Amino acid sequence: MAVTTNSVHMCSHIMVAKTTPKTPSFNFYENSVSGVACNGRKLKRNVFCGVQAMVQVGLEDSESVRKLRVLEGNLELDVALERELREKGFLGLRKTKLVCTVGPTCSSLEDLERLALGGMNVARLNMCHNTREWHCDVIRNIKRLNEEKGFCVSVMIDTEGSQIHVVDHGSPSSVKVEEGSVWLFTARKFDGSRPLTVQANDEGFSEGIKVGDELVIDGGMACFEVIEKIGSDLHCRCSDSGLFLPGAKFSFWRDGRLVQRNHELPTLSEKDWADIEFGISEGIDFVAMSFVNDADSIRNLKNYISTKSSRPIRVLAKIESLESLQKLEEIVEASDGIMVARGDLGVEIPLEKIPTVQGEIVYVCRQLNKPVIVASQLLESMVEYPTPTRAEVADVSEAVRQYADALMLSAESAIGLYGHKALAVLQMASSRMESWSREENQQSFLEQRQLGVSLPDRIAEQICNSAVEIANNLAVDAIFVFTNHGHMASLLSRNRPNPPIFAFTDDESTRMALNLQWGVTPLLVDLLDDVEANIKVTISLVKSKGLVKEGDSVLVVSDVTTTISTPLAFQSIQVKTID
Ligand SMILES: Nc1ncnc2c1ncn2[C@@H]1O[C@H](COP(=O)(O)OP(=O)(O)OP(=O)(O)O)[C@@H](O)[C@H]1O
Ligand SMILES: CC(=O)C(=O)O
Ligand SMILES: [K+]
Ligand SMILES: [Mg+2]
Repeated sequence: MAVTTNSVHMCSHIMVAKTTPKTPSFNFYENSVSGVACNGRKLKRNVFCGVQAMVQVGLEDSESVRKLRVLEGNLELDVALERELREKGFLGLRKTKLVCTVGPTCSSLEDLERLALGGMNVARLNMCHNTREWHCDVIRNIKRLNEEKGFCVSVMIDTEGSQIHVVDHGSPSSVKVEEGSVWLFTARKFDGSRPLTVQANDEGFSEGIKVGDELVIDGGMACFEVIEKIGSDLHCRCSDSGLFLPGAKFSFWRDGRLVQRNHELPTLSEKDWADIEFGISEGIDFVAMSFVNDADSIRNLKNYISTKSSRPIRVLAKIESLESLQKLEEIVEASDGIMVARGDLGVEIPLEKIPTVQGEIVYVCRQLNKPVIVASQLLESMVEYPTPTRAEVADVSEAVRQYADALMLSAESAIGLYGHKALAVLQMASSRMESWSREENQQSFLEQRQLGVSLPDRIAEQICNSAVEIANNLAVDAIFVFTNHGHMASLLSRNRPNPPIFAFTDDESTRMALNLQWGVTPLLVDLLDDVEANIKVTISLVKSKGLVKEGDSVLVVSDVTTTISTPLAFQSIQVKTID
């Protein structure tokens, strides 16, 4: 262990050096602790204190010095965010990300721009609906807004997937089901609507189903008892009256448990593969995979994408079946993120379990460092009305309090008339809950739930955990992170720090992927191999935009690895006061 002091900067360093098997030279783990007492208070102006943890593999050469060049003012910052930053300041920046499903009522360039200005971070296209041409136009409109108007909105396609549901015959939007009425459920095709008859989309829909089983529509819209089975046809008596909506989903229950069936439907149908192909060619950022039941399907898709697309596309697993819940950890581990698809999940698990299951999924995602979206019916009443119910606002706030990375609008934005208002409600409710949580954390600082050291890259994980603790204690204005693939940025986000995280990357797909991570503002810049130069350049760029001013302090974390000729991996933390 070596201890050095640096009188100019008034900071002390603790260094741990060890040799690596790769090279005869040193591996440094350097830690320095500030001598400045500023716990919980703002840093004093002109004080520089540094904590560095650095891993050095190999020898330094002049390459990084040669590459050091002056950058022009090419900082790409989302215009909506820039506006929010000017209005609310660093601490007021919303941390929870917002996903909007794009549908007929918000697909024009003007509507999309309005959503982007309203804080949409990711646009979701549900491939269940509409034509590929329609989706193509939407994607191109979003790319146009990004390129021409300076937004940073990522694109997600959501696969149709295969699930047993009622075939929609274009009949009225809902059909009433009276208690005691007897209905035929069949896979046989018929034209138009027939009274008391329901067509299922798959022949295997009644496989393994017995007389006496309960048939539940859409998680409780109506309930039936199976009274007769002839071939694959089921005769069912309505035991709890209700409604059939178009495309209703059904589930079978026996002795209070879901009857799980290994029907032959693949997770990705031929149409899904074609949609993914289309998405790759249009340069999408995320694929959300519907009805994932195991980690293999995620790994297959990721492998496929890596052979087909030169640009990484993140694969999100939608948790919407009992089976996916039973294999939650392996699915989370295999995926690049998760969507809690509460709509379909509510068909397979009792509704009263949804809040706790949601909490568990969010928790597991955070432990395993994967972004998580809470989706479906957040503000359902706003499909029709310009104001949400109080209960909906409470639901949104609970998801924010659980520290989900993102919230999602479905029909509210896709077919509702008040999509932009619904987005504003998410924006306001999440900002409010975030600041409340921050105050709550401040008061119970020491009791804060600690994240375990559990990830494979323990050095980076430790550095980020410490960095966030320092950032919160020093009440710095912002955290800057230099990152090639977003790893350190996501590890910082995982700690849900008080200050916003500005992630500087030179990789466009990393930038778009980070759009889904709590508290991260991703920025595209040319990164240099020289950490000090990156700090200097980005601070001056951000300063030139008037976003930081003299006396502000930023904590800087870096995981930028230098070129192969100089295999130098720096993972460092520094705190800088703007002068
Ligand atoms: N591109 C679109 N074109 C037409 N209608 C759409 C489109 N996208 C969504 N909708 C409408 O909005 C409603 C809600 O959309 P969403 O895609 O979230 O459905 P969902 O049933 O929650 O998702 P999933 O099918 O993945 O389970 C849909 O029922 C559909 O009526
Ligand atoms: C979003 C989605 O797929 C669901 O809630 O079912
Ligand atoms: K879908
Ligand atoms: Mg679904």
